[in-house]
Amino acid sequence: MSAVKRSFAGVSLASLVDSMVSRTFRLALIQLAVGEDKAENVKRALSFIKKAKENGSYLIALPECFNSPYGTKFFPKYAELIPSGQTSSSLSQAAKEHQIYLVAGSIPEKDGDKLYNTCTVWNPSGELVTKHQKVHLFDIDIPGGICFKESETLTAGKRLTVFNTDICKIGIGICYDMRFGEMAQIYRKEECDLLLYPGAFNMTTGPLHWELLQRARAVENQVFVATIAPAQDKNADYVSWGHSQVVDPWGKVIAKTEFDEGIVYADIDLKVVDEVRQQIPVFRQRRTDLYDTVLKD
Ligand SMILES: NC(=O)CCC(=O)C(=O)O
Repeated sequence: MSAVKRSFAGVSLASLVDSMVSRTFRLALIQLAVGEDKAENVKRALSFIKKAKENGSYLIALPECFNSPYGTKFFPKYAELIPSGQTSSSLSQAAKEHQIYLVAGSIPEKDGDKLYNTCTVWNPSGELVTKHQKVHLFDIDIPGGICFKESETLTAGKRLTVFNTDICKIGIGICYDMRFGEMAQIYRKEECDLLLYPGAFNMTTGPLHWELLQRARAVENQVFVATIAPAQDKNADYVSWGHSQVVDPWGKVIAKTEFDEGIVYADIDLKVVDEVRQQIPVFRQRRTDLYDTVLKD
């Protein structure tokens, strides 16, 4: 079949549409050094947000548990109400002042008599767009490796979380959520272009699984995937694997760091999403007469 090309005054229709609807933006991932001083953690996050904005970022993301050390004994002490707590009000103000979308990693959230591991999302007006309460709690036991039970103090969320910016649709998961491919498939079905996973893998599972899972979710669902981790602190009870990074829909790592604090930038071009979906059309080739992945109420 021959391609139909139209042009106006020598400019192709495709490039006209491209220039009218911006499909590119800069994403910044803040790999933050998190300690036991909550106010200091938030202050550092705010100063990195300012820097990321100065460097042209449109969407800025923080790591899992950015205002508290990651550990079940810390969650009750650091937990706050959302959006009336102090951390929420600082995030709202930062999003408004810098005119950015802010995916604020996660904080321990107090909601009624329960605690959640919760990601808040803020728009350039400083409004809370949505929040994601981690739906898969990190409960694992690897003898000689790591034993961790988030369920000792946390409750699992009950909803998947998708939101729109002016440019793209984004699905949110927190860390262990990334292991559950069905969740990412639902996000693809909801027409997300980008999945964001604030996360803190560890020194046992991180080296083998962190990048592998991220690239798998990207290739399976033909989306950009970004993970945002706390910087590594070898003296902490829980040692983060770090390695915040961005993967494109081909499965290529387009930006990454290792263990230290800093900002990872990626210039996202959503044309890549359209291209790969057109060239390898697996989504419409699924045999939904044989199997399916469905969202339940
Ligand atoms: N914070 C987490 O959910 C950690 C998940 C993790 O390390 C894993 O291996 O999965």
